[in-house]
Amino acid sequence: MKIGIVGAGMVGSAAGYAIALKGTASKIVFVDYNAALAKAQAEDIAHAVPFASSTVVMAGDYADLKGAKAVILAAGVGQKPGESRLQLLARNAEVFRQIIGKVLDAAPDAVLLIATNPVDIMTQIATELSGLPPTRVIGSGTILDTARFRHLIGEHLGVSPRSVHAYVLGEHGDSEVLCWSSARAGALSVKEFSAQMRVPLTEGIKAKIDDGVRNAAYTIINGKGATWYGIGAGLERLFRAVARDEQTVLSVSIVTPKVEGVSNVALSLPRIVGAQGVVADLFPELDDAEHEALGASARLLKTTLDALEY
Ligand SMILES: NC(=O)C1=CN([C@@H]2O[C@H](COP(=O)(O)OP(=O)(O)OC[C@H]3O[C@@H](n4cnc5c(N)ncnc54)[C@H](O)[C@@H]3O)[C@@H](O)[C@H]2O)C=CC1
Ligand SMILES: CC(=O)C(=O)O
Repeated sequence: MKIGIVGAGMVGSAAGYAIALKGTASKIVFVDYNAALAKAQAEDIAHAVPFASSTVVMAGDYADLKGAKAVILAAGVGQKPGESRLQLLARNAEVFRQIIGKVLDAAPDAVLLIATNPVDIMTQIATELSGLPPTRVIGSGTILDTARFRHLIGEHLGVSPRSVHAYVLGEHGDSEVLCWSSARAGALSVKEFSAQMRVPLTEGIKAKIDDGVRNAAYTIINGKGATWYGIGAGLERLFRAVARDEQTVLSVSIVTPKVEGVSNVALSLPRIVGAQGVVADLFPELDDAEHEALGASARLLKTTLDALEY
């Protein structure tokens, strides 16, 4: 199964590397307006393939996306130290105006997987520009924040992050909502797990984990200029759910008819993902503060999009 990746920078190449190592696609095609970069990334990743899989990795033009099952959109600018994701909006909206039509001309049946920030609003813009059903235009949303949340809970409780079932919802950004009320480790609530394992989970520790998740991107960008491994693996996970028609629950962003009283807004909820894209939305049980925070996140995203002329 073929995948296209438009934007062969750090995020696009990390996604391609993860897909090639796991052999999730039979072919990866990188497209970038910096054609030399796309070619170099394809060649470098192709040299990893003999150690891991049989994926064919190449660089090409938009026409080479023909037949792709999915196309990852990772083109555009990223945050500089101190910059928020929302501050990228006008520049990256212009990039999507340039590329969405070309992607669809070549691969009209592809599921679009959006990574470019601010990812929720870029997902909404991609949905509008493409005219595709919202279920086929999926933002990586809080897939990465959910992984960060599970990592930090698992690290604190001394359990594998894969045994932690917890979600971050809303914006992939400063207003995101960490859902503590439904967080579980194994089959236990994290509160019960911490009591049985005698590992305190105080409000102070929860606040520290919240800070670690919410501000991870800022910390990493200060240290190395950008983030790419986490989202690269997240995009592979999302593509795998599509490629294998898995019906897997992932926290991803699509334009959603109604969330906490806000209409037609793209943000993350747990959603079932399969070959055609998002199959169903799941509205988790939230406590009052989480409902309020999700509503505030939805309103922020909607207001920001409404203020953009594109
Ligand atoms: N969704 C998520 O969780 C995450 C999203 N990101 C976002 O992903 C995006 C990409 O980040 P990086 O890969 O670090 O940036 P980068 O600068 O390394 O790569 C971006 C690539 O896009 C290409 N590009 C720009 N305009 C283009 C156009 N009109 N047509 C074709 N190619 C074009 C550039 O040539 C460049 O190679 C940023 O918006 C960043 O904020 C980054 C990390 C996590
Ligand atoms: C940059 C970004 O969106 C992240 O690492 O969360």
